[in-house]
Amino acid sequence: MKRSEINYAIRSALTFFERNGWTLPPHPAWDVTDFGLGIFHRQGLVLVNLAVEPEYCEKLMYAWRDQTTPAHYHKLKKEDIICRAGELAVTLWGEDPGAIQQEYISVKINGKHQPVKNGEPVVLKAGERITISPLLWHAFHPISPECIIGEVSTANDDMNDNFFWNSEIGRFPEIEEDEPPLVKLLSE
Ligand SMILES: O=C[C@@H](O)[C@@H](O)[C@H](O)CO
Repeated sequence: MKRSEINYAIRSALTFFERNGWTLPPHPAWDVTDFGLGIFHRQGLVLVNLAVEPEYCEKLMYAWRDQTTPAHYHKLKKEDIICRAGELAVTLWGEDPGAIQQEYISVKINGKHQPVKNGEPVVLKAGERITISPLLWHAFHPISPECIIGEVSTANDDMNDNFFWNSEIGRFPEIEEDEPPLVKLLSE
């Protein structure tokens, strides 16, 4: 992806974070990705790693309407995905998204187990959260113009613990330098 797209996404995230009262720590750890697909507005995500410890991790994320984080699962990480501002559609699959077998799966939403239609989006409003256990396939995209998404999890390992359904995906972007960087990303 182009450096100008990364800079624009970071500026947009900063403005929306500020408008919603989210103050970033000094020297934020930015992670902006198009998942290696080169269609950032369709498939992409802006992340800030707020806390990264061997036992736990907290992230703050930002995306535009319909900008999707594609279907993936983690073998080790358990995470809560939290809608912090805007509205977020989260789709869950109990098994390979290309070979759905069961109609409903049981998922914890706002701390309570609920039946959820396998492969169909659940809409989270600001303040709501969904708990994603290891091996549960998930994808998400905002349905509001902009969205702040929180993540609180067990240990995070983006190099080795993201398994995407689309085998063409790479977790970190290739960057084309078409303007000076606003910040250094954590993948650099
Ligand atoms: O579901 C999203 C999260 O697990 C992110 O933290 C991850 O980096 C996406 O690849």
